[in-house]
Amino acid sequence: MEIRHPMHPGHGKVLDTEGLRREFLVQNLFVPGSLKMVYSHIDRIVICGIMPFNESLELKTDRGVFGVDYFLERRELGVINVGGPGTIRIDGTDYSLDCKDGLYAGMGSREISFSSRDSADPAKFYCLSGTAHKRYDTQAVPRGKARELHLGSDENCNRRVIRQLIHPAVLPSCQLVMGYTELAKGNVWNTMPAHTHERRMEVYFYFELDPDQAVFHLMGEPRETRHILVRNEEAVISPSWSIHSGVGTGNYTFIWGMVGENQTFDDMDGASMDDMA
Ligand SMILES: O=C[C@H](O)[C@@H](O)CC(=O)C(=O)O
Ligand SMILES: [Zn+2]
Repeated sequence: MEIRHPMHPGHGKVLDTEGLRREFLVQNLFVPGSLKMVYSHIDRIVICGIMPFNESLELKTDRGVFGVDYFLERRELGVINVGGPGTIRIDGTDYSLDCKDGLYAGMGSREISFSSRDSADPAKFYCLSGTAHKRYDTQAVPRGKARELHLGSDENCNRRVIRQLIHPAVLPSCQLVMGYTELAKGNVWNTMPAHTHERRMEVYFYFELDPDQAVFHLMGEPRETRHILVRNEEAVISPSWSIHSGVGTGNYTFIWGMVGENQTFDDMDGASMDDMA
């Protein structure tokens, strides 16, 4: 498991390309037959990429790091499948997830394993986990159950649909709010006008991006913007002081997920063009 540390915004200003990528970019999440885990000390979020191949993969804890007997002893988990059809077995119950279906697993779930239905088209489970204080019911969140928001316009190249899968309007969770944003064909901008939210951190995971294309993900304090060039199936960690926005050289989809003080999706601190530099 890889561990990432928080950063003061003053330090963020002086990093070069390599430094920004080392601290904030998460690559190689999906390796056939592997479970990859990145533990960020920003709000203790865990980012996980699970790509089962011929055998199922179990989500285990690392006792030396987390100090508990099983991974969800004091945590909750959100999953969105970005690959072929797959199954998640939680304490003996199977949940089937097609591409872009989700699942919420509550605190106290003990045995969690992931498998692909067909190794010729393996599942890719993208997961976020935050700390939890209470058990809420484990449930599948098929794509159709998500709450939809329509934002942007073709004129501004940012017409997109936000699908909230783990959100208080859909199901209860302790901290985690998670879903994905699909850009309409020919649209390339996400989350512009940009925002921060002092009270929550956020992680973006880009997918459905052609391998020949890239997203210039924008980060930094609103008056100190930087970019990270992101390829398909890579994630960027966003501290609460950082904007998180991007423009692609082609169409893409991205999973966003937040943890922090509250679950009020709309209470962003907007950064207008006049606020940015
Ligand atoms: O705080 C909310 C998050 O940044 C995203 O949900 C925004 C987003 O998906 C978008 O504007 O496309
Ligand atoms: Zn945000």
